Amino acid sequence: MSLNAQPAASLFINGRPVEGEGDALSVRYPYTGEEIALLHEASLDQVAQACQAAADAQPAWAAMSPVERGRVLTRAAAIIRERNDELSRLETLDTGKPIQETLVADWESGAQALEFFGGLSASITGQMIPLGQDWAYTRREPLGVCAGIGAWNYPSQIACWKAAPALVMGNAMVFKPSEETPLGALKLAEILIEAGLPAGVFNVVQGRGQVGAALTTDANVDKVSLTGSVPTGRRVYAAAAEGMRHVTMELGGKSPLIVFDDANLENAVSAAILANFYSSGQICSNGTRVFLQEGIREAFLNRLAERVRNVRAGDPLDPETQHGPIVNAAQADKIRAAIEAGEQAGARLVCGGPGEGAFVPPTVFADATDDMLIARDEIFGPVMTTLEFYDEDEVVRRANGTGFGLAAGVFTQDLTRAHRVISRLEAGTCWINAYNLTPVEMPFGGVKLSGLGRENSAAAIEHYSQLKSVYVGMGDVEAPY
Ligand SMILES: NC(=O)c1ccc[n+]([C@@H]2O[C@H](COP(=O)([O-])OP(=O)(O)OC[C@H]3O[C@@H](n4cnc5c(N)ncnc54)[C@H](O)[C@@H]3O)[C@@H](O)[C@H]2O)c1
Repeated sequence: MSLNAQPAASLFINGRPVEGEGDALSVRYPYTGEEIALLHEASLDQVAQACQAAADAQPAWAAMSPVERGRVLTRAAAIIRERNDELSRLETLDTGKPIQETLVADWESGAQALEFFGGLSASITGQMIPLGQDWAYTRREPLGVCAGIGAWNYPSQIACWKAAPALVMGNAMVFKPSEETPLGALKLAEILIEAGLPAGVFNVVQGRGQVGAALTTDANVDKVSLTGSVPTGRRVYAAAAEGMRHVTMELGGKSPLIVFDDANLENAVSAAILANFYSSGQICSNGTRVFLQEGIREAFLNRLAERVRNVRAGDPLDPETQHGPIVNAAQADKIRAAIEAGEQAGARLVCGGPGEGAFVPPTVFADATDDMLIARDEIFGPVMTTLEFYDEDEVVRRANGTGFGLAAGVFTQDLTRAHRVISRLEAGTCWINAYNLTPVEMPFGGVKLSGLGRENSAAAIEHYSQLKSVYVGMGDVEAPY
């Protein structure tokens, strides 16, 4: 079967495909390393053109009624669902993630965001504030042009999660996917046009960090929403600050998953698997520090090792495959270096290891301590670090002992303990007796170094709009002289 995934052109500006005038960008299928498309980055002029197209198109889009804007998004969601098979295959080629994942978790999650915000559109209102004779009201207005910058692990989902709330509020967007996974965003641009979005409202530019940097500081850009690592987040936030631009930062994590002695063992093991090995571990909210209370520790590790042994790794396009390759060789090397550091520091390898080529198997460490690299750094691969604990105060303190604050999970049958512990954890997105579920209805995002702003749910609306207050005088104006 041909793996050719060459798009009509590398960029999408003002409603049509445009070839990039910058450096070449080779797109490879992570499983075989084969080139599936050859794109070109946007030149800096083309970044400016895309932002200008967005600025020109935005006022008319914002002037449409909310229900009309919502309808475009809802139609786009329906088109995505009709083409889910074809889009999911492309997502698998772009990312290397197993087709059994991309069929249910990537474009489908994007469609849900478009559906959710499309439906919400017409019910977003301001406030009326009585002031006696006078009164005031508020209007929720668009920011203008929003820049979206994506990571490579969920490229199409990220594009939809950013585009849906931005567009529904009457903003225009210029989106730059990760240079590793540039294909899905181009499909989204085509689908939005087909669904009735006016030309110029959603544009795609391609490129590496310097294209992202040019986008962040373009004079037409009013907001930057980044999904990426903490170091990139620091740079983008600082660059955006110069123009007082709004930001949403969805950054990395090293999240704790705490399993108390009374937890349901099988469910806790299932959650730890979902929290570490789905998408070959390339998920920002992963619970990679699994704190096991001493009484459940041994049983948990035995059962986990037993279940992980059954994983089916292989060709991501095979529907039976559960574990795919790492996105590229550099990332696989980085993960292997972390595994080696874990072994050298004296942690016990329960299962897995460095693997070969593009594959790193699900890997579990035990007997780790908080100061080890495997317990401190985001590895962004299938590496779970388990740590033993004794009591609640201790585990809360240790779980919070990190600069990150994206997510956290607690497994216990004790209702009051579950809520008490969650309330003390420094994390933006938490789960009790579950992990890594991110429904569109629930706000998603981090605290501390993991970022600011929220995606999904009505909360995202606040991050893609600004409030105008209007005081209405109903009587005579009294001046002192
Ligand atoms: N919190 C979340 O929602 C979430 C989701 C997915 C991934 N992530 C995080 O993303 C990281 C992995 O993704 P990655 O390796 O693609 O991240 P990255 O930080 O290397 O790159 C992210 C994006 O930023 C761009 N970029 C790089 N330098 C830039 C600059 N100076 N100005 C503007 N843009 C720039 C890149 O081209 C890419 O599109 C992990 O840390 C992961 O935790 C977070």
